[in-house]
Amino acid sequence: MAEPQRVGELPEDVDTDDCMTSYTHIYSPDLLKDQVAFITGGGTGIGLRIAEVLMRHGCDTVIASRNLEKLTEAAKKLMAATGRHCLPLTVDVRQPQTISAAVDETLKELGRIDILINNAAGNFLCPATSLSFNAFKTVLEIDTMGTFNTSKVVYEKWFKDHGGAIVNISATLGYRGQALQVHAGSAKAANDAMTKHLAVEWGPSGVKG
Ligand SMILES: CC/C=C\C/C=C\C/C=C\C/C=C\C/C=C\C/C=C\C=C\C(=O)SCCNC(=O)CCNC(=O)[C@H](O)C(C)(C)COP(=O)(O)OP(=O)(O)OC[C@H]1O[C@@H](n2cnc3c(N)ncnc32)[C@H](O)[C@@H]1OP(=O)(O)O
Ligand SMILES: NC(=O)C1=CN([C@@H]2O[C@H](COP(=O)(O)OP(=O)(O)OC[C@H]3O[C@@H](n4cnc5c(N)ncnc54)[C@H](OP(=O)(O)O)[C@@H]3O)[C@@H](O)[C@H]2O)C=CC1
Repeated sequence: MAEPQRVGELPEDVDTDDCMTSYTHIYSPDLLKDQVAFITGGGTGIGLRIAEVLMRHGCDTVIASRNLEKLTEAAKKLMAATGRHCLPLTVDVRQPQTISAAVDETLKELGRIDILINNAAGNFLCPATSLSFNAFKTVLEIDTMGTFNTSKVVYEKWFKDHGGAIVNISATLGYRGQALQVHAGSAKAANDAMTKHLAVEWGPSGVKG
C-alpha cells in the first residue's frame, strides 16, 4: 500500500499517460478485489487513469481501442504500477463484431465482467459551417453508437445473467450549448438519455448505471 499522504499535500504530477508515482487509498485497497472492468479507450488519458485507479483497488482490467501498440505499452505500465492484470484488446466501437470478439476473449481469459466503462470518444474543435456531414456522423458513431454497441454486447454476453455496472463518460458541453462542439455536445447529450433508458430497461437484471 502507498504511504499515507498528508492532508492538503498534492500528489506529484506525472506525464499524461504515465501511472502515478504514489497513491492514497481513500477507499479500501480491496474494494474491487478480483473484479473485472472492461474500459473502452483505456490506453490513454482519462480512460487510462480510470484503469489505474480501479487496479489500485484490486480490479483486473481490459483496455480496448483501435491501436494495439499503444494499448500494449499502457497495459505494461498499469501492471507494473499496480500488480494487477491488464489485458489489451483491439476494438473499434463502431464495429460490433470487434466488440463481440473482445468480450469473448475477456470472458475466456478473465472469466467475468463486473464493470463496463464507456470512455472511448472522438472529438475536435470545428464550427458547424465547416463540419462535413461525415465528420458529424463520425463523432456520433464513435461516442453514441459506440456506447450503445458496447453496452449491448456486454449486456447480452454477461450482464443479462450476472448484473454489473455501466459507467458512461459524458461531458457538460451540451448542457448550455458551446461553440465548435455541436458534434460532441449532441453525441454526449444522446448518451445521457441512453444512460437513463438503459437503466430503466436493464435495472431489473441487476445492471446499475
Ligand atoms: C476536443 C478538443 C480537441 C482539442 C482541444 C484543443 C484546444 C482546446 C481549446 C479550448 C477548449 C474548448 C472546448 C473544450 C472542448 C472539448 C472538451 C470536452 C469534451 C472532450 C471530449 C473528447 O472526446 S476528448 C477525446 C479526443 N480524442 C480523440 O478524438 C481521439 C480519437 N480521435 C480520432 O480518432 C479522430 O480525431 C476522429 C474523431 C476524426 C476519428 O478518426 P477517423 O475515424 O479516422 O476519421 P477521419 O476519417 O479522420 O475523419 C472523419 C471525418 O471527420 C473529419 N475531421 C477529422 N478531423 C477533423 C477536424 N479536426 N476538423 C474538422 N473535421 C475533421 C474528416 O475530414 C472526415 O470528414 P470527411 O468529410 O472529410 O470525410
Ligand atoms: N479531455 C477532456 O477535456 C474531456 C473528456 N471527456 C470525455 O472523456 C473521455 C476520455 O477522453 P480523453 O481521455 O480526453 O481522450 P483520449 O483521446 O485520450 O481518449 C480517447 C480514447 O478513445 C479511443 N478511441 C477513439 N475512437 C475509438 C474507436 N472508434 N473505437 C475504440 N476506441 C476509440 C482512443 O484510442 P485509439 O486511438 O487506440 O482507438 C483513446 O484511447 C471521452 O469520453 C471524452 O469525451 C469529457 C469531457 C472533457
